[in-house]
Amino acid sequence: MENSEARDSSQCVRVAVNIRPLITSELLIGCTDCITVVPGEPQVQIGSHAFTYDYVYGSTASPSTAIYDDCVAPLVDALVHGYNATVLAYGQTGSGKTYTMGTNYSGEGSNSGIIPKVMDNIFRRVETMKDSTEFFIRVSFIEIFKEEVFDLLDANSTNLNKGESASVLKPVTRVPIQIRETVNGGITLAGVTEPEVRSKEEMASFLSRGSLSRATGSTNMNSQSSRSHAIFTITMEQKKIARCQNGVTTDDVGDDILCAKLHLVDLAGSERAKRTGADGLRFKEGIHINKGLLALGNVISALGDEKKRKEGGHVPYRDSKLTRLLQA
Ligand SMILES: Nc1ncnc2c1ncn2[C@@H]1O[C@H](COP(=O)(O)OP(=O)(O)OP(=O)(O)O)[C@@H](O)[C@H]1O
Repeated sequence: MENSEARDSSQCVRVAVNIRPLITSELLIGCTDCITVVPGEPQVQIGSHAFTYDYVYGSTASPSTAIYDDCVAPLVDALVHGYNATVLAYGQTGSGKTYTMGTNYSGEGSNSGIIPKVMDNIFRRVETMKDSTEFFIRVSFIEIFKEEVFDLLDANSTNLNKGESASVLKPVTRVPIQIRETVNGGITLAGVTEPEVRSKEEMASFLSRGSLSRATGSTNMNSQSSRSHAIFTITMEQKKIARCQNGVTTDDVGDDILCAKLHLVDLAGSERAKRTGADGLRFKEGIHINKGLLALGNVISALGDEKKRKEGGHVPYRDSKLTRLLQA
């Protein structure tokens, strides 16, 4: 979801589908692919229904490795030019959202997943521009769990025991943070940890630290299911540096600061409660997850409707914490 009006409006929302391969546990119980790709088209077929997207990856379509180059690299480019953008991974539990986003990054040289590639790209750009531009880059990593916002980089938050019930193990010391509106209508999170990062390694250390604190639990369809929406936000501020020759400033660069945000969102699974065997606490988590996803769907529909957008139609950002946060 690109928030910039300056870019081509037809590019405002783009949807890509990634079909993951069957994993060992599925092959062992005899699962087979139920989705086919229409050759040469960004179209998939499920039974008698055909669905067309902007891009289709995996299975017999383009390789998944192309997702970053086609869909995300242009947004990193936009970030450097001062445009806000959001990448959302949406799908049912076990469909590969966390894997594709690289949200569970553990360091150790792993470069797979969208977020590690974004980090790599950003710092390569910074390196090439550093003589003419001063950069100030910050990150935050939060999760929305049962309509409450938690700071995954808060040093006081205790790590959860992966694979167990997030609801039971959610540390009582975790205090939700509040969404505030600034005087100029922007959205901020009161007291969120937002460290400055100067290298890819530093940014990666915050990603892996935050991912350890994320609420996960087990469903019938994924033994380690993310039960929250996780948002890793990169804020980039930049200012041109005046060049000097023989003690004389040759450029009039002014005081302008360019500021933009890239939100990288790994959504909680969009599954139906019946299929995941969810009951009790897990079922209640599912209700909150689906409410947030419904609000997100409504916002995307409003943004994707060119006519409404041009007429300044209402975008229902306020219907959930997820959509309120992505408004900024
Ligand atoms: N492209 C892929 N290639 C190989 N394995 C994959 C791929 N995508 C996902 N997987 C595997 O599928 C399983 C489920 O993936 P993942 O945890 O990313 O799903 P998810 O959509 O984030 O689920 P949830 O919503 O429950 O958190 C994992 O074991 C993961 O390693």
